[in-house]
Amino acid sequence: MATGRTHRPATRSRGIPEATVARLPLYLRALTALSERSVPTVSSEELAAAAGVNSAKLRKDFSYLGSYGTRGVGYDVEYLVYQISRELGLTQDWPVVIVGIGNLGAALANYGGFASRGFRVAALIDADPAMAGKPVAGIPVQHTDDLEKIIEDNGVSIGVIATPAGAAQQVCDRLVAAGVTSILNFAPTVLNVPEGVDVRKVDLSIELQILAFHEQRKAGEEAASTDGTGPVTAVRGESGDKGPDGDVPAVMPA
Ligand SMILES: NC(=O)c1ccc[n+]([C@@H]2O[C@H](COP(=O)([O-])OP(=O)(O)OC[C@H]3O[C@@H](n4cnc5c(N)ncnc54)[C@H](O)[C@@H]3O)[C@@H](O)[C@H]2O)c1
Repeated sequence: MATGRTHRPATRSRGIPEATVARLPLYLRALTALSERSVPTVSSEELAAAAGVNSAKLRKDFSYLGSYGTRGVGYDVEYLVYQISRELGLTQDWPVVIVGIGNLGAALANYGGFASRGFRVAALIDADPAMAGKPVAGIPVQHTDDLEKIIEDNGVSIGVIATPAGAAQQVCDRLVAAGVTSILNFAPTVLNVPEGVDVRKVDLSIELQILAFHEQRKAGEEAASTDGTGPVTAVRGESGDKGPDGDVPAVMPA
């Protein structure tokens, strides 16, 4: 469900479709796990299963990277980790700011997974003067008055918004005016951004609503099968084909 706007074309500059880009982190996660177990090569079927993606789609995705694997051997795990990391821009350090250091912002600041993937939390910003100077995850919270200077001083291009919905657009406008060109929005609202700014939206409650829909359908099918009024049809699992755009993660284009 697209709930905001992104101004990127469906195909990126080097001819890699957005749906492929959205699957690259899934491959990378699976490959990193293999690399940690010192597995040297992997077949497309094994990797597809580990990433929860259809193997034909995986081979097509890797062809955009110029990676075709070796017949009978598969793909070189380390080289693919490097290739995908490079394609995603993860071979460089990305300073990130988090705005809104409440329950969610603090949890995000404390999450170690960003740093290990090249996203360094450069600053934490909140509008509450009582929070200024207080450390969260070892980083002192700074006041929103200094937002523009913080962005400039840290060369930040990625901002995370974890404020209440009512404040999110104004925070977004200030981030963009200060030079931020990519925003990860957790606030339940649609953000309007100018051309050239990417917004991704994460909404766990929408994911839960989709699961609730499937639960309701499963319960209906079970009732129909026990009273003999209808056939039992399979409910799509996590690794199933999710349509033309494919197996995309829970984060949505805004
Ligand atoms: N996307 C998801 O899955 C998901 C999950 C949980 C919460 N949320 C959303 O994340 C947001 C934060 O939730 P929370 O539970 O952490 O709320 P919270 O009330 O604990 O924290 C919000 C923080 O934002 C700060 N703030 C308010 N206005 C601000 C502004 N203009 N600039 C900077 N900081 C400002 C507040 O001082 C507070 O510290 C909410 O919009 C909530 O709906 C989203």
